[in-house]
Amino acid sequence: MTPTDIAATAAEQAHLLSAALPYMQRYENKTVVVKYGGHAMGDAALGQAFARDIALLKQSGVNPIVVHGGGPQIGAMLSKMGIESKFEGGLRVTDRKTVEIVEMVLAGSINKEIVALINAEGEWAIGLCGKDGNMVFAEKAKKTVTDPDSNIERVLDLGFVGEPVEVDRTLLDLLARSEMIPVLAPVAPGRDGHTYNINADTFAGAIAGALGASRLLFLTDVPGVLDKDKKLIDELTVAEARALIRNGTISGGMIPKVETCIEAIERGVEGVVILNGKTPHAVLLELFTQHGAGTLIVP
Ligand SMILES: Nc1ncnc2c1ncn2[C@@H]1O[C@H](COP(=O)(O)OP(=O)(O)O)[C@@H](O)[C@H]1O
Ligand SMILES: CC(=O)N[C@@H](CCC(=O)OP(=O)(O)O)C(=O)O
Repeated sequence: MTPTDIAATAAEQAHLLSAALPYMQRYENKTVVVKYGGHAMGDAALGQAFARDIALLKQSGVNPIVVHGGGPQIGAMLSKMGIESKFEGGLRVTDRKTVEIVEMVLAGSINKEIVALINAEGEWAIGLCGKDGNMVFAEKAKKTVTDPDSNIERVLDLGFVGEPVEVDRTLLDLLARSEMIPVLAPVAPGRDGHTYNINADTFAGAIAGALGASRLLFLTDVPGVLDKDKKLIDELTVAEARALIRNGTISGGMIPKVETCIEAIERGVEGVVILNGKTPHAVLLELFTQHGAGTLIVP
């Protein structure tokens, strides 16, 4: 690079920084929960871009908390072991053997992979699940689904699928005051002694709600909530979102995601966004530029 090139690059960087500064100040000392979905975990370059964003948030004085999923990765491990994946209402039917594999994949390999990626960016990530520091306790999920054609409601028995019922923020508060970035796997114990598999969206919502987060971002593999014609919906009210679930426009894994958005807003989280994690640096683009992406859910 010639001195002129270096000067031009520096000028460009300074310009970018000054544009981002007001946004950075907005989130200083604020908690931002980022849910990193299994489908958003793409190739190595995308993973590195995600880790860089999280590191940059911490360096900018934000308190980032990562909650990750890993549905496709659990599915791959189950199929290696000859176990078929079965979902009801977007949630994995989880028997005793499955919950063992879920814990192994989520709190084991995926959690440590994300921790290593963030650490490689010069930060201090720490991988935890609901069991660590008594952070989250779960109860067996009590889910019902309504058939859109007949309107008949049915109770689901999903086995060891849990819903977070208690969140103790002691450990997360301690980490917020430290150099550490928490990376959380959605597995938690029950007071009944069982281990529960919790949908990562639900887990992220419970954490964001308990901490009164400023932002809750869901990184997935679609641009946001899509309408019947597969067009992106920029903004969705809680009532509109409920109607889209009822009429079947929102289905599968998007159901727990949108339900979590609704609950998080009702618990006082200021902004909830569903966006495409396959866009490199989606987190920074959403938080530090005026080009908000994805679907913003509003009250
Ligand atoms: N209305 C909708 N808009 C967008 N995606 C939808 C919609 N209904 C169902 N989906 C499905 O939800 C998926 C996202 O949920 P999920 O697979 O659980 O993602 P993640 O692993 O990121 O949590 C999308 O890939 C899409 O197939
Ligand atoms: C109960 C339930 O469905 N748990 C999920 C947990 C992982 C998850 O939610 O991962 P994604 O965010 O990648 O979908 C599962 O077993 O797949």
